[in-house]
Amino acid sequence: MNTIAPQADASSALEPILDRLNKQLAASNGQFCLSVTVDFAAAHQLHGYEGNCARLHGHNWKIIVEVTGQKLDDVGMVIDFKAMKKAARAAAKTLDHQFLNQIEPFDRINPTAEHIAVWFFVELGRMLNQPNARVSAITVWENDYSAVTYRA
Ligand SMILES: Nc1nc2c(c(=O)[nH]1)N=C([C@H](O)[C@H](O)COP(=O)(O)OP(=O)(O)OP(=O)(O)O)CN2
Ligand SMILES: [Zn+2]
Repeated sequence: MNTIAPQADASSALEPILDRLNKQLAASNGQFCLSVTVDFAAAHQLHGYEGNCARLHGHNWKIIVEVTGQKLDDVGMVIDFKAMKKAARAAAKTLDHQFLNQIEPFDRINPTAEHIAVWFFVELGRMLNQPNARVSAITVWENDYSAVTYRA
């Protein structure tokens, strides 16, 4: 269950407000969904695809990472945005300015937006998942108009 803890230096006048908020949180059974965005530039080509995407071309991919949790820590966070950004940037760096078809596992599976989403989901799950916070969705924007979301 969520609880909002008072800061150590909080005035006692806050207590009834915190009490009311905590009752609302407990009743709602809601979840916090945090997101951070990273990007990378790379080249790819799609094998077996009939169309211009079969030819070598590039994108500026934008990756939105969502982490979901119910419980807050003593500071009032599910997980620090900084930790999410650090992990997402490290994963994106692996792909940045690469020819994706030469990078594992995209040397064996087409580097589609769908496969890239699953790749980030697995990589970031390894880095970020903890009992109270789990990577819940990855959205991959291939350009301003086309995106895919992989949701657990
Ligand atoms: N479901 C998917 N469809 C397509 C993917 C994909 O990863 N998943 N990828 C491509 C190509 O990578 C292509 O480069 C992007 O296609 P598109 O979004 O259509 O971009 P265009 O610039 O070619 O858009 P037009 O509006 O057709 O000019 C294709 N499909
Ligand atoms: Zn493409």
